Amino acid sequence: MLEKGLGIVAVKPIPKGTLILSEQALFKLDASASAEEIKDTLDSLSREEQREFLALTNTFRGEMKTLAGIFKTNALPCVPFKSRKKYARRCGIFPEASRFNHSCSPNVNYVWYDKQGQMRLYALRDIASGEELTIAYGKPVLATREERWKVIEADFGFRCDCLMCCREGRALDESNRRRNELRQRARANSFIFTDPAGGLRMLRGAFDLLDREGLEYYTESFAFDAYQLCIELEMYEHARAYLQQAYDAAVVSMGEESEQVERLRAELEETESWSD
Ligand SMILES: C[S@@+](CC[C@H](N)C(=O)[O-])C[C@H]1O[C@@H](n2cnc3c(N)ncnc32)[C@H](O)[C@@H]1O
Repeated sequence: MLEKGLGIVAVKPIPKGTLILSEQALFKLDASASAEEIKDTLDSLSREEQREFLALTNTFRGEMKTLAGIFKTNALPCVPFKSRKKYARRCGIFPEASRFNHSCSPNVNYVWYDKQGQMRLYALRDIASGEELTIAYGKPVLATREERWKVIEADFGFRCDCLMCCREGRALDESNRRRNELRQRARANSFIFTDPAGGLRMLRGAFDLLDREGLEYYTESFAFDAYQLCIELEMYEHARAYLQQAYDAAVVSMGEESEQVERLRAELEETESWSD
């Protein structure tokens, strides 16, 4: 892990859905905060908190002032799920969560709990002892390795060296093909009014592709799309099953108390009144 600097490694097996970390931000600012704004904020913190911030890594050394470089390297979005307008660019610095490295097949998801003022991290799948714990900066990009490298370099200033990006030859070609397919299938819901049956067909094989690419992060949204397409097709029994799948995936990736799980739970309760 030397090239990536420090990182977090599991010291025991972690079952899928485990809450790994729950942490308050040292501070939160808009993603475009200037070095001066960061300095003013740091001045209002305790010595210990300042030390924690200054101990974090800086990928933009030489390109930016130190404080701005540390902020840009480590800031995580503190935006409630699906309410992206309010505080759309608000970011936080976290002594521990900011130490997680990026992967294009992350085994951990981070979710901002607004009411509690906490960043919570959940295991997306069973994780073995000794495995590195990784998140996706932004969200995993459904694209080939070359395309991902461009996006990650532009947005985060480094060349991704995750296990998925280290694939070569046939393994890389197959991964690129699966991700291209997933990118297309992620558009299935746009066919809801023109060709819902076609949209649903696109999603049927998608869950296997997600598993094979280590992209459990998307299970909830793909299953929710399938649910909506089934409703359009008046396939209510299937709709309910896909909604249950979306709910189960959201519990794993975002936790029981998350706003998204509450939304899906309310929707599931509503399906109970459907007459078959
Ligand atoms: C938020 S920090 C993560 C913790 C950091 N490794 C440390 O030592 O504190 C982000 C930085 O870690 C490195 N990094 C994270 N994920 C990486 C990856 N998949 N490939 C290469 N470098 C990575 C990059 O330098 C990136 O700017």
